[in-house]
Amino acid sequence: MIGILGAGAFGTALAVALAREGTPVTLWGRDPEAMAQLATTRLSPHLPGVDLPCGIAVTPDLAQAAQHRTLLLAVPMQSLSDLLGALDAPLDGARLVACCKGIDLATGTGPSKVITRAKPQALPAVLTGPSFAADIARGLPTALTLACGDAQAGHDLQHQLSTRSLRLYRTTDVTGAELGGALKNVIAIACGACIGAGLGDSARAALMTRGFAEMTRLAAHFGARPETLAGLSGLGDLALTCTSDLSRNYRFGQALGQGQAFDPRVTVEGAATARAVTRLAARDGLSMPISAVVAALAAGEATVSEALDELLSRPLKEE
Ligand SMILES: NC(=O)c1ccc[n+]([C@@H]2O[C@H](COP(=O)([O-])OP(=O)(O)OC[C@H]3O[C@@H](n4cnc5c(N)ncnc54)[C@H](O)[C@@H]3O)[C@@H](O)[C@H]2O)c1
Ligand SMILES: O=P(O)(O)OC[C@H](O)CO
Repeated sequence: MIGILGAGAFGTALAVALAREGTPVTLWGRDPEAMAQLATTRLSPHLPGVDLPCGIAVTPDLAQAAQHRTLLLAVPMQSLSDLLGALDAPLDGARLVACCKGIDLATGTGPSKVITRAKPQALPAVLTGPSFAADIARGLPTALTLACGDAQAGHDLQHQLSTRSLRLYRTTDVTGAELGGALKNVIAIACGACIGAGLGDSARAALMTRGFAEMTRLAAHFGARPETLAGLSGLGDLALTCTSDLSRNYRFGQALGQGQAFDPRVTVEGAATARAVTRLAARDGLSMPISAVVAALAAGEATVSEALDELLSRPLKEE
């Protein structure tokens, strides 16, 4: 059995995919009223038109959901630390699979280090890669990366969490997998702003390519393997998120480019991650110009026109 902590779009979609193939799941959400409604209607507001299979037990009781040995943590990155803090049990030996994409602003680290700090006796892993919750819930084919520093546990998790339509590839490069997933959101905001402001597809291709160079540079600095960045969790997710209107990061960027407001309740991981990246880059002397302008744009400290000037006025250099 698997416990999924976080009943938003992604946690619910993963629960649907696993339960549909016969894996029993306990799905926890923090809002008792919403969980009661979900248990009754078997319909989630996050996944219109998708019925929850009967193999999903819905609960607002965190301790009950956390009894399982494998727990998927499907809350936004900046909430991960709070969620772990709310878990009373030490979770010795439990496999804690972070499903969030980002860098924790408070510590400047990715989800696996946040997990290790909060629950040192648990085994951290990361599930990431190109996937929209709506696609997973509909059973459309999806390929993801399962990263775990312990090769045997990673192998076990890969088999436990794969389904016929959800195909997991495994790696032991946790740093590479989580940085790929975190940084692609930042570049997606830049691409959304580019398209929103009418700067064109050529400019977007340039942002994706130079963005990928930034992603690879930062990841290599932290010891990631280049091939991880070139895989599903990096290039794969970058391609999806920078080109699809289904992406919230991309749509947030589009709104910035069009000078329109964006619903602050929508999860947009790239905004906080851009700030975290900019701090890390300043601390370690790394050049991350696209991330820097995205951080300024998202914070309302620069206009798209100023961001464009900033990028285009940089000295000419070798590729
Ligand atoms: N939606 C997708 O298509 C998708 C795909 C892949 C990865 N992800 C990643 O999954 C993570 C979650 O995204 P989502 O789409 O499910 O977001 P969401 O906004 O749909 O849901 C987030 C859920 O987390 C809950 N939550 C927030 N703070 C919490 C806290 N402190 N304690 C407990 N619960 C808390 C919210 O109540 C909500 O139910 C993100 O990091 C996102 O990048 C999402
Ligand atoms: O909607 P987004 O921008 O959070 O993207 C969702 C997934 O991360 C895409 O892989």
